[in-house]
Amino acid sequence: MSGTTESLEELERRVARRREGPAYGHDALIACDRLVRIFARRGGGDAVEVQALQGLDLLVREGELMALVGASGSGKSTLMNILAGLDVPTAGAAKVAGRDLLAMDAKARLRYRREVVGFVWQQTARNLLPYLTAAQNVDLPMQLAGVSRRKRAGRADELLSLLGVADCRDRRPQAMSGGQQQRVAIAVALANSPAVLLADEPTGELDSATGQQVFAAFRRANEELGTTIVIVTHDQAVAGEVRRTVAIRDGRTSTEVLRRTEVDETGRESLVAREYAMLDRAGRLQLPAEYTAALGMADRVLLELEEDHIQVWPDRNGSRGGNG
Ligand SMILES: Nc1ncnc2c1ncn2[C@@H]1O[C@H](COP(=O)(O)OP(=O)(O)OP(=O)(O)O)[C@@H](O)[C@H]1O
Repeated sequence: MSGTTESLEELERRVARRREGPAYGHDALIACDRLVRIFARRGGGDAVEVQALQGLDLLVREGELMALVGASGSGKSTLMNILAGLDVPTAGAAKVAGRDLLAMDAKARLRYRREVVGFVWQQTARNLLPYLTAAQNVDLPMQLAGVSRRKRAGRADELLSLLGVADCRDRRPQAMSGGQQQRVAIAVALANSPAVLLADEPTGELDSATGQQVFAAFRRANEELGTTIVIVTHDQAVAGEVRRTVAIRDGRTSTEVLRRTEVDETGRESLVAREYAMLDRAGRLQLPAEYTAALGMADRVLLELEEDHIQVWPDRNGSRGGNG
């Protein structure tokens, strides 16, 4: 048997093993697989394509509280709108709590928005109806979902007290502070016990102390109700307090910071943060620009496989030269 035949057989076996194995993100609550969103924008008579998402991969496990960060225009809001069921991707796959976001019809989409996801937007005025009190605002989504009056009243009170805004129960938004409005907005978003709570810059219009209180309310919802929460934020204080922060760059997930509590030999606890690069399923890795610049890496690099790591070297013989 020739070497070529052997390697073809091995290749076929590998493909078969992959086909039989679990699908990508099978155990994740949110699974985005090579997500693409292209907008057609008209500029001076010509249609220009904007690739807001360019093959984005993201997995979020049930019960996570995580943050998404990234420069303006990197695609964060586009991703959130897709996860919220308000926009449809151009290509790729996206599943949330078992729902396929590319295959839902209008009716399924409406139910998805009412029952599977809750959202909190940056603009406090966008989250609450101004002519309803806090309790009535929380009541409304449950009413639309057909929950009985008795259950609704209990749930609204329970959520408002959990989030520390029980005193706002009978107040309309204009009689509440910005921070109180956002906490009531979280209660509204949680009313129908969604699997996922999405928040796009929820502390963006607040001062830092008030922002902290609102973030504490998200944490409470995550810890007490087990709700999975994804927060888009520019707020360093928020991004630094979650266990996982994923950065989006040019429509793709680029790096990820994981934080965990470590206990030293004296028993003292400290939060340790480590930054990881994302490795996509094709094996592509994006090296941080400051690393490649520091070693003068460009065009190509030399790889060496070691027992437990891979070494990446500047191309010593390359035209841009230097030994790095
Ligand atoms: N409806 C749309 N039509 C055309 N282009 C759009 C549309 N929505 C977003 N874009 C473009 O897609 C890209 C990503 O935008 P997006 O709003 O997702 O970024 P972002 O990371 O949320 O930015 P910011 O932090 O400023 O909110 C940008 O280039 C934006 O101009």
